[in-house]
Amino acid sequence: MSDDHYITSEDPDHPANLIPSLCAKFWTLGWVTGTGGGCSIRNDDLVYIAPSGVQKELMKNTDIYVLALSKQTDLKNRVYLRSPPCGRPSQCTPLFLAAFTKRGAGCCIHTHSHWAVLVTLLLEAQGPGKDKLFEINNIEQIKGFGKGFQKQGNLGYHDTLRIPVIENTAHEEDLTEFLEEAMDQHPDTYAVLVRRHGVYVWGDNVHKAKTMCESLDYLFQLAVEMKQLGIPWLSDIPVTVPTSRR
Ligand SMILES: CSCCC(=O)C(=O)COP(=O)(O)O
Ligand SMILES: [Zn+2]
Repeated sequence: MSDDHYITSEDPDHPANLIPSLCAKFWTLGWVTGTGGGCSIRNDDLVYIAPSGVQKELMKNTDIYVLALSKQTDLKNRVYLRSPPCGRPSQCTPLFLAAFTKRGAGCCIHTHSHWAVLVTLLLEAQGPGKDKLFEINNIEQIKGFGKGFQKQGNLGYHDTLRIPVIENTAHEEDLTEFLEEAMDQHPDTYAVLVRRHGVYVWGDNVHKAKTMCESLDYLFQLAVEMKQLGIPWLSDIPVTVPTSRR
């Protein structure tokens, strides 16, 4: 029996349709250019994954891999329920799986956004000890982030958003242990920056992962432009709530 039923649906929100349509949008933002970056969606115990090294904006549902997720799923124990006739699954697969298994995420997005890369370079230029964490506060868009793993609600205007940074490795898969380490050290983070490479962002569902990825990219761009203007990312504006005028 053909395994195409895993990826065949008229529903545009079916993961096998959504991954190609999202990646086509992400390509217009420069997030998945030149085959880099991508996106994976989990639906219960099924994980939908793009192929490796393909133009992500041109993918079709028939290109999508489907992986069965279980407690045993790791690098060596992956059971593919559907594989396209040629190629191999994304090199980002173990990193996507880390977001699904360690954080129960429903979607993980990996971008090669210029703004993400530039932020890691600006942090690197600050020297050792100051290069492992991106921190920003007192910017409205911070409200676009959840408070953290298994916590209700979003960050507030005066909260500080912190995104850990890991060093790049020769092979994408080799990033996995460092991504997992960053998740352990920063249990509430929804994203990890990869120096000179990009960013991984996850969320409970596609909507949350996509909007947090958009908010982050906005903040990364803003941060780069603030730096150019000599404005610090962290400010100590006092927490005063103006009384409403009636
Ligand atoms: C020019 S892309 C290099 C590989 C990479 O960083 C990436 O995100 C894409 O991996 P994939 O295997 O999904 O093509
Ligand atoms: Zn990458």
